[in-house]
Amino acid sequence: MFLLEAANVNKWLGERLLFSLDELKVQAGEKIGIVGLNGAGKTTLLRTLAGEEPADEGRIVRHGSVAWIKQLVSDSEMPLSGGEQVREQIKRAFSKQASLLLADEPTSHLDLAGVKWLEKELRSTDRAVLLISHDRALLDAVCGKILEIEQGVCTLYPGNYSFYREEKERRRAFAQAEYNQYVAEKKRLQAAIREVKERSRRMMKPPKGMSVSEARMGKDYRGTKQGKVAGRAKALESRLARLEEKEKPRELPHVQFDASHHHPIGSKVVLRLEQVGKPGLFAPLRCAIPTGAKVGVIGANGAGKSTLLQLLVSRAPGVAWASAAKIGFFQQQLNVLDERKSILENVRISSRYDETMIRTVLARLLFRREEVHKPVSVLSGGERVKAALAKVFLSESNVLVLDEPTNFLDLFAREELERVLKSYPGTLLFASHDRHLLREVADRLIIIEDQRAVYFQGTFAEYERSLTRTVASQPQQSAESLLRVETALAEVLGRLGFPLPEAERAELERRFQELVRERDRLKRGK
Ligand SMILES: Nc1ncnc2c1ncn2[C@@H]1O[C@H](COP(=O)(O)OP(=O)(O)OP(=O)(O)O)[C@@H](O)[C@H]1O
Repeated sequence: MFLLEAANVNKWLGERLLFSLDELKVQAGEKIGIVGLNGAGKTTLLRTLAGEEPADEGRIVRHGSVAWIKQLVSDSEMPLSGGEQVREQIKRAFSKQASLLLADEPTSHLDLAGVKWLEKELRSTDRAVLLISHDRALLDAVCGKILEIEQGVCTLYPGNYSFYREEKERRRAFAQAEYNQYVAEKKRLQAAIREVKERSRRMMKPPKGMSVSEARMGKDYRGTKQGKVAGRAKALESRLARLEEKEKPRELPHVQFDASHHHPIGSKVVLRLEQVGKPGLFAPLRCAIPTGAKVGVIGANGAGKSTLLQLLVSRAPGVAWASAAKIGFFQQQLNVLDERKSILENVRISSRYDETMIRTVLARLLFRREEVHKPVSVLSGGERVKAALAKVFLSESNVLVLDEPTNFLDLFAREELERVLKSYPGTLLFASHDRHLLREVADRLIIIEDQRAVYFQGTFAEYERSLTRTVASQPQQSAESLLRVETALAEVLGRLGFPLPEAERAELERRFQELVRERDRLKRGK
């Protein structure tokens, strides 16, 4: 028996068909990933399947109970970090006696160890799982099927995420080839028709130098010949009319962030910390951060990353910013946004740019025309993040302080944000668990670990290398070190599964070999 059966389900948002699902049957123990761009309708689909929202058309039958891990907007009033709150939610969901587990981006806020733990739980549970995620490695490890929502259409792919990507690319290439062939054939027929018609027209003209009587005599002959040519033109025209029309495969709209509006700071050092710490979390830190630095703040869930950023932004004792520094702060709680106000109003309040400029920036984030008037309260998780980032980027800041900015963003939006932050001309401090972002953007790190905050003047890759070296030099390796290397190994492997530029692939393969050697050494206890 199926735990869930859905047939011909349609959901509308006013004029917009949010999604159309022909059929979905979920068997006991089955794990299905749900993917799509921010705002595609994934959460709404899950809520509709769970019976929390009505479908406009179609049939949904559920057998058995449902447990949820919902998208978390972290609560600053709680004494727990975002990641700790997510862990609590996951534990609660698993403790329920439910045959179907619905999880909506459960890895947001989690550190690597947390993601690994969740992956293990999801793989080993005998419950059926519907999992919305932008985490490719997790989808690959957990799901046997992928349900994609794209431009309102739900398509089920019978394989894991890698299968889905390959199959999708194959279908896209096929559709593109079909379309190219259609365009070429259409052009060929049109050119042939033009040529035949031209020939027919020329035929009726008597050749130059022919007398009127000669021309008259030849008219019958030419007329017959011209009739044949006209017939040929007609045949070509009817072939053109019968040519099966192929639609141009649609390019997916991608977001574009814009963080270039800012006033430079003259001084060499933008931020000095004189013994800034938090009792119970991390010991005082002393450092000077140069203007233009891109500082990644890393550490496990609950280590104190958000707390450190709060201390900096609130100019706590010991924190000295350059006088020209203007800080734009993006927080996990997204409390820069007023829920009741529209996206446009929210951005306009803190920006000195005019409405046209703001609308242009919002349109690049795919909030087009009337959409800018949507109240924040109806936005999807990823859309909220985009709106909050737009607000911060369009304020008059020259220092960005971002707390986990890639949470809830789809893969394309993540890559785009990465590109923009990399080329951001101002100073950037950002807390993140996103290793790709850290590798690409950070040129310095603040590492919070073992109740200490350490300023590391190197890139994330250099930090990772230093870690493996330290690990290798210790004779007695802890289980934690082994876990760290194994996690790094899994992550490298995951990335190697995707198409990569050659240089990056070579670097990853080198790193993979290095990590394998480390792991083996650790296992041997040498
Ligand atoms: N009352 C409403 N009025 C207008 N639009 C709405 C309303 N409620 C939801 N939406 C829109 O429906 C779309 C789908 O939202 P949903 O939360 O299902 O997206 P999602 O695919 O889960 O996105 P994300 O990946 O960002 O979490 C979004 O564009 C959202 O703004």
